[in-house]
Amino acid sequence: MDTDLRALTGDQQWYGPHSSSAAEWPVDALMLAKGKTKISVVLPARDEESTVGDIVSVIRRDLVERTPLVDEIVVVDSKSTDRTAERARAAGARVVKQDEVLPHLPALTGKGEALWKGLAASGGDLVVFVDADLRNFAAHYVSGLVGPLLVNSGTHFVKATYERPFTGADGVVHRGAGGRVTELVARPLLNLFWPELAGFAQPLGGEYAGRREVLERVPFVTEYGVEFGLLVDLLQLIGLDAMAQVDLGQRTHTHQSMAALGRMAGQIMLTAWSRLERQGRVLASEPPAHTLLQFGPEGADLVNVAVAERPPLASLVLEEDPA
Ligand SMILES: O=c1ccn([C@@H]2O[C@H](COP(=O)(O)OP(=O)(O)O)[C@@H](O)[C@H]2O)c(=O)[nH]1
Ligand SMILES: O=C(O)[C@@H](COP(=O)(O)O)O[C@H]1O[C@H](CO)[C@@H](O)[C@H](O)[C@H]1O
Repeated sequence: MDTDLRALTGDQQWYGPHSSSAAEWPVDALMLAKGKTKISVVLPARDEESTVGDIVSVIRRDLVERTPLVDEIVVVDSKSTDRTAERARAAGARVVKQDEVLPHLPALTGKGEALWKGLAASGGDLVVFVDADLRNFAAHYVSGLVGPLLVNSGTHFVKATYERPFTGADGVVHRGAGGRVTELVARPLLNLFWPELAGFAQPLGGEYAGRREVLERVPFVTEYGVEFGLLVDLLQLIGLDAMAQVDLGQRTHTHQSMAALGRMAGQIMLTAWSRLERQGRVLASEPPAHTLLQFGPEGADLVNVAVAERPPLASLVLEEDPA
């Protein structure tokens, strides 16, 4: 089942996560391995009315009704201003509002907050995270990610890889040109400072799955630092051998502007810096700034790229129900 990267790169001294493809994890076989394991799919969604319904419908049709691999579909409504919640609910998801999960805690923001709240609001032994802006989602995204977790007891976290085209405003598709922050920021940072993670071909991809007992033992960086932070923290907690990647084919999604990706890059750099400090690998004479001066057609704009962090869910002493 597993293909080590070393086999793919000849005699080059290389190692990486156990790698396979979605086709190696057929749903019918997974049903035999599922047993009593409960599986939750969590979708963080901010203003995704145009895509969230189709994604939820495919999961429900193929992986709940046709073959009951998935036990719950949770959409985290991340302060949407459109009909995301309505569309998700109509398609069969349980919708939770980000700030209504663990409401006694001060609300934080961004994708990482949405994911942490989704983990808290869901109940599956395995949790699959899927972005809600995907335009080519198919059921094998979920079955491919849970396959290694259901079959290999030593695998605790599975990251998707895929070919990521970029679709320009003119509708022209540029193969392999997606993942701009991945290529310009995340991949260099990982190769420089965490080369054990260099084998993850799409470190920032939004589709991944893990065992709840593991996901509840790592912090979640807020905003767009969450994927980078999870990889680095999981490497430290469980080691590379417990991490895998599965090729899902191709991934197309809604692209953000370069200005938005600049802010994302700042958040990821601050996440990397925090981990270098936490791991005792840098000593800062002064902390990095959290602001970014961006220049656009309308002039200069000073933006905040600070990230915060939710603690491991398992560290919360949840208030007893008053009842
Ligand atoms: O504050 C946020 C920001 C993003 N998202 C969701 O996280 C996923 C990935 O975000 P986005 O598409 O903005 O990132 P990109 O894929 O462009 O890097 C999408 O489902 C978003 O709706 C969210 O739930 N809350
Ligand atoms: O990989 C990337 O560079 C960014 C942007 O992708 P595109 O250049 O718009 O294809 O997309 C990802 O990054 C975010 C931060 O980790 C994730 O939250 C998104 O799910 C992922 O799409």
